Amino acid sequence: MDMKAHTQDAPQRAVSPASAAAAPDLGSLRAEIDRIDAQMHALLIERSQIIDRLVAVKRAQGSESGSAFRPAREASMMRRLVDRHRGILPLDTVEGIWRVIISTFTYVQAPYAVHADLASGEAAMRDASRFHFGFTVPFIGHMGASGVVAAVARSRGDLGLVPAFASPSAGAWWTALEGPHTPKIIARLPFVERADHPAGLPVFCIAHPVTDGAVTEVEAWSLHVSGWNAQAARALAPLADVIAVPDRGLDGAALLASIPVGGAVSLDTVLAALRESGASVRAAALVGSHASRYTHAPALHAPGTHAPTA
Ligand SMILES: C=C(O[C@@H]1C=C(C(=O)O)C=C[C@H]1O)C(=O)O
Repeated sequence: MDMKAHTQDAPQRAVSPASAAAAPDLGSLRAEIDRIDAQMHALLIERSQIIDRLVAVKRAQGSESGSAFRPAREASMMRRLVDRHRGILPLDTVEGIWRVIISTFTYVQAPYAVHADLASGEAAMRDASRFHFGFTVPFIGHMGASGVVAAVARSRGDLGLVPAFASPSAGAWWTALEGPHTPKIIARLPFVERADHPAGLPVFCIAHPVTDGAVTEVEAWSLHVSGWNAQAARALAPLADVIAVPDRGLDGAALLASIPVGGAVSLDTVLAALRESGASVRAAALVGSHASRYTHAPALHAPGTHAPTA
């Protein structure tokens, strides 16, 4: 290397002999990065050994069900991850890395596929599925939510993704979750919500009910309502997240109401509000539950970092 030319091109800066001696060169910084990468890889290998032991314990306890997905555990892991994140690596990246780690380790415990309803937009649904479940877990698209529910019902441990918003093409898909021996809503994704989430399509995750590790912070109720009207819709809006679609007969509606457990609003509050608005509820069935929605407020001072706590 021509040191003389290098010295001439370099910006003029006063460098004290002490700091020049302490400044690491690129080679040693890259050696640090290689050391950290090898450690991270070794830790992932160590993680897989723990998962092997966990599978053996679950087998011995008989606590394996169709799917190894444990929504309560995953929701709490994702919240803790987001809360402790620091530094210049964007939160989106950290969240995406851990979604792939967790969902792939779930897959190696018990293989499953993700069935997704593409009818309200393929790109966003594919992004959501790949972000939350990675590329190793097989992805199967369906044109309509009922195909997703049917595929999950037929499977041993597959997951289904259905839009968590009113979608004219989806219809009242949740009515297929009523009754025993049917799949149920077990999660709402993303686990960590924010306005600029890169794969933020709100989706319900459905599966055969998990026998352990279910989370019941928010209950999802399927309501069959007659006399559905604008006043009833307005009365419910401040009380609960509701998806409503017309149901058999012009004045009927099928509702999917998400009601936080132990909060100010109960199912009875919702039913009373419907009655007061001139609507009547013909049937109510619990069709699943999920973790409370958790919103991350982005820090204002730098992307991917958190405001320091006082
Ligand atoms: C490891 C488990 O199984 C699954 C995989 C997880 C993981 O890799 O961290 C977490 C929750 C489960 O969805 C578990 O049940 O704890």
